[in-house]
Amino acid sequence: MTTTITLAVEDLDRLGVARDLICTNDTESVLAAAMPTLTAAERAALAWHAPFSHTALLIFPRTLDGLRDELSWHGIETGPMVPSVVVRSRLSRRYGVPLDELEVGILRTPVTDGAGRECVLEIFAMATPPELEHIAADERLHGRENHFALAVPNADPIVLNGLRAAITARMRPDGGGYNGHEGSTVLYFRDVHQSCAAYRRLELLCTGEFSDVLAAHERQSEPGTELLGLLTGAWATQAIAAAVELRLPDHLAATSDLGELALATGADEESLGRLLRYLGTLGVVRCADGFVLTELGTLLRTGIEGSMSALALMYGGPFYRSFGALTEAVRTGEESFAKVFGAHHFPYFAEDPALASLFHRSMAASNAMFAELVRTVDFAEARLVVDVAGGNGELLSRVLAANPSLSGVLMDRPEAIAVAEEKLADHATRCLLIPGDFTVDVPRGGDVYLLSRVLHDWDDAMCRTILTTCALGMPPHAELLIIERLLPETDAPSLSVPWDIHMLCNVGGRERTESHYRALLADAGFVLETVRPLALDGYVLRARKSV
Ligand SMILES: C[S@@+](CC[C@H](N)C(=O)[O-])C[C@H]1O[C@@H](n2cnc3c(N)ncnc32)[C@H](O)[C@@H]1O
Repeated sequence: MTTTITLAVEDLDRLGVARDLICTNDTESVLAAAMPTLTAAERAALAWHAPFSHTALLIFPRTLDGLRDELSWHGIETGPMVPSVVVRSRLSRRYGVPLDELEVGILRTPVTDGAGRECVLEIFAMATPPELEHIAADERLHGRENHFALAVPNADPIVLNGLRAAITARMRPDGGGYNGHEGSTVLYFRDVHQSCAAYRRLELLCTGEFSDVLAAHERQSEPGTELLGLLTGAWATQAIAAAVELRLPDHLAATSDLGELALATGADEESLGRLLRYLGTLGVVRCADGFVLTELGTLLRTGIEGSMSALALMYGGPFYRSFGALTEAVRTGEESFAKVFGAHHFPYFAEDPALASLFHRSMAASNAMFAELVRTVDFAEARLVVDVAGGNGELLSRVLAANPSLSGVLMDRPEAIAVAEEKLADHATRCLLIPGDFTVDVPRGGDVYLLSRVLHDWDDAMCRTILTTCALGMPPHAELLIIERLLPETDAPSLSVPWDIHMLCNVGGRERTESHYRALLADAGFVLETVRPLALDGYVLRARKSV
C-alpha cells in the first residue's frame, strides 16, 4: 500500500497521547481529575448518568483524502468519515474563515479504557492547505477543540439540565450544537484553570435533538449575558421595592386584571404592565391569563406569616442608598451608612419612629429562623429567658408562646422597646421590657440568654465588650444562645457571604465563621458547646461560662 503523507509528526504524537489517556483512565478517574470538587456521591451519580465515552482532538492533515489509509498505516483503524458541524462552525467563527472554505471531518477508532470498557478516540480532522496553517499552529498551541466526553445514554431534558447544573457548578458552559448528520446534541463546558490540558474541555454527548436545553446552554455560555444579569441586580431590588410601595402584592391577591390593578395602585396601566412583566422574569408573579403572585411573591404581601414586605422597602430604601457608597466602605473599612446619612444606623433610626418601626418589622422577615429555634431548643429546664437586644420582640414572643411556664425579659434601646411592647402584649403578665445598653449591663437572674443577630452588627472589640457584659450579668448555670449566620469555612454557598457585605456597609459589622465566634466567646469566658443549623442559613450557637 502506498500512503500519501498528509499528517505532521506532532499530530501523530498528540494522537498517541490522547489514546494513552483513554487506556490509563476510566470514568471515575476522569471525573476526579476534571472536577476535583465533586463529592463521591456526585461522582457516582455523574458516572451513572454520563459515563466516560471518548477523548477528542483536532488534527491538521493537508487534505482529508487518504487520511483513513494513513492512520491505518500507523495502526489507527477508523470507521467512515462523518462531516463535522459543530467544530467546523466554531472554527469558522473563531478565525473568520467562511464555512464553505473549511472542510472538517470526524473519524473514530475504538480504544479500551483502564476499566476494560469500550471507548472511542474521536479524531477531528481539518483539511489544512498552507493558507490555513495559522489555524493549525494556534489550535495545536491552545487545544481549544480537544475534549473528553461523557455520553448520556438515556438523555431527556430533565436529566440533561440536572447534569448541566452539576457540571456548571465546576466548569463554565462553552456552547454546543446539534449534528444533524449523526442526530446528536453536544454541550461543551470549559475550565481554563484546569492544570491538565486534557481535562480543560468537557463534552456532554447525547443522542437526539434537545433544542431548548441547547438554547439555554448557549445563552449561558455567553459570559456577557451572565454578567449583565449580575449588573442589573439592583434593578431587581428596586422593581420589588416599587411593587411593595404600590402594594401590588396585596392587590394581586384580590385581582389578576391589569386595569383593576392599575386603578387599585394608582399607577399608569402600561407602565404597571411592564413592571409586572419584569417581576414575572424574577419569579415574583406569573404572567399567564392575567397576573398572579407566585409562592415567592406571596411573601411580599403584608400581614402574612414570614412577610418580607418591610424588608423589601428597607433594602430598596435606606440600605439601597448606603449600598450605593459600598466602594467607600471597602476603601476605608468603615460603614457607608454613616457617611450617607450622617449617623450610625441605630441612632439615625431612633430619630425617626416610622423608620425605626420599618426596620424592626423588616427584622421579622427572618421569622422562619426563629420558628425553627423554638421547635428545636428545649426550654423545659428554664424559668426565665433574657433576650438581650431583642428588637421588636418577635423571637421572645415565640419562645414565650411555645413555653407557657416561662417568663421573659427583653432589653433593648428605648425606641425598640416601644415597638416590642405591641408584639409582646399577649404575654404582658410574664414579660418585662427594659430599656438598656448591652455595653453596660444585662438583666440578671436569667437561665437562658438570647443574643440574636446582635454580634454581626459590631467589630470584634465591641463583640468582646457585649459578651463580657453578658458573662458578668449571667448566673453561673445560665446558657447563652447566639443566633447568627455563619460564614462557611469552605466555599459552600451561604447567605452569610452577601450579608457580610451588607453588615460592612450598613453597620460596620461582619459575619463570622464558627471558629471566629468560638474565639470571641473564649475571650469573654465562654465555652461554645454546640452549633446547630436553623432556617435561612442561620445557626444557633449554645455556650456556657467556662468554670
Ligand atoms: C439587628 S437587631 C436584632 C434584633 C433582634 N435580636 C432580632 O434578632 O430580630 C440589633 C438590635 O440591637 C439593638 N441595639 C443596638 N445597640 C444597642 C445597645 N447599645 N444596647 C442594647 N441594644 C442595642 C438594636 O436596637 C436592635 O434592636
